[in-house]
Amino acid sequence: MAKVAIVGATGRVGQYAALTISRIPYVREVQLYGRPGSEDVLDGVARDLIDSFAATGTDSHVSWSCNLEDLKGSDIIVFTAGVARKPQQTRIDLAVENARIVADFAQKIGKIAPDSFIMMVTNPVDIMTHVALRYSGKKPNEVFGLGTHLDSMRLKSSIASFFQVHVSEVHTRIIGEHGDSMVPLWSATTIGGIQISNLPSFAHVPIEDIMQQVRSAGQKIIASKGATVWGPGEAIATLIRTILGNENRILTVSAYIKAEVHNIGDVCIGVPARMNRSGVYPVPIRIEPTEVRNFQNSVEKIRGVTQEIFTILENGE
Ligand SMILES: NC(=O)c1ccc[n+]([C@@H]2O[C@H](COP(=O)([O-])OP(=O)(O)OC[C@H]3O[C@@H](n4cnc5c(N)ncnc54)[C@H](O)[C@@H]3O)[C@@H](O)[C@H]2O)c1
Ligand SMILES: O=C(O)C[C@H](O)C(=O)O
Repeated sequence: MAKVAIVGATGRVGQYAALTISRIPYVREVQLYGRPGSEDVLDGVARDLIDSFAATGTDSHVSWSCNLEDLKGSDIIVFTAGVARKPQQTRIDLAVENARIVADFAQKIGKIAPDSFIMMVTNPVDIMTHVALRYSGKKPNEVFGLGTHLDSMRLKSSIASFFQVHVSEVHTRIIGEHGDSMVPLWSATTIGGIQISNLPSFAHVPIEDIMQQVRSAGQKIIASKGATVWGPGEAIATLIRTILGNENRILTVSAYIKAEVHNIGDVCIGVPARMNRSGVYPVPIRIEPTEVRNFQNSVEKIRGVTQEIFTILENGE
């Protein structure tokens, strides 16, 4: 039975993640961490959460703290702290401000909870995953981010709706940046086990429209209701359940790759990874030439910004 801590637990994603995580059978304790000064809110979040347990039969223990030392003994630390984008901003616009927050916490978490996994949610998530990896001193298989798993979920729903099939019949993946340069893998998309391009109706799929919807999904939701919450909250729980349940599922997360995709690497970015109790392991893959080119572009974009951010952090600018 595991302890899962949430850093940023007073925020919108952090609060909903607390609910979804509390329902995972392998979770013994959900710990809500907030900055000093947020005690009242944390206490309220904990009480509200516990109120839901009688209805769902959940028996996780809920604790809260403003003392980072209390994260000691966590199996997974979910990081949702930082600024969120406004409708006109890109996720990359948040990089400098959030990198400072992530670097500071990661350094401390590396010492306080040396055996925990870090799951990054804060945007731009690929870059923040790399910042957490570097500043925590953890191993690459111990730090991962909610990258294109959420985009893959969105694409899956759109395909299921177009073909009027249950979502469980659709397998698909988006790799690359959790952002504009994301790359859909049509070569890895199946419906009812059939490769999608082998279905005659594939010719009528409005691929560009669908991808435009997926790319802009977060921004549209933020413009209308202020934040994306339930999609990310459920995705977070899926990834945590996969690790704690030692499920060996292959999910698309932001992880450090050396050369697993056509020898492209040295970056944290969305890739298919096997996930189990020992961590996150990117799966070596071969994809279509156009997909390789698009992935390479995405990697170069993320690697470039990551390097700029490391320089800013190192120079203390
Ligand atoms: N990867 C994804 O798919 C995904 C999905 C949704 C949201 N996000 C990202 O998650 C983050 C949180 O989103 P939200 O909507 O919950 O935002 P929010 O504003 O509701 O919550 C932010 C949280 O961060 C804390 N925080 C802010 N600045 C801090 C600091 N300097 N030190 C410590 N804590 C600090 C706040 O107290 C709060 O708990 C954003 O960066 C957002 O872009 C990522
Ligand atoms: O779009 C955002 O800024 C939030 C998140 O990354 C999302 O995709 O829902």
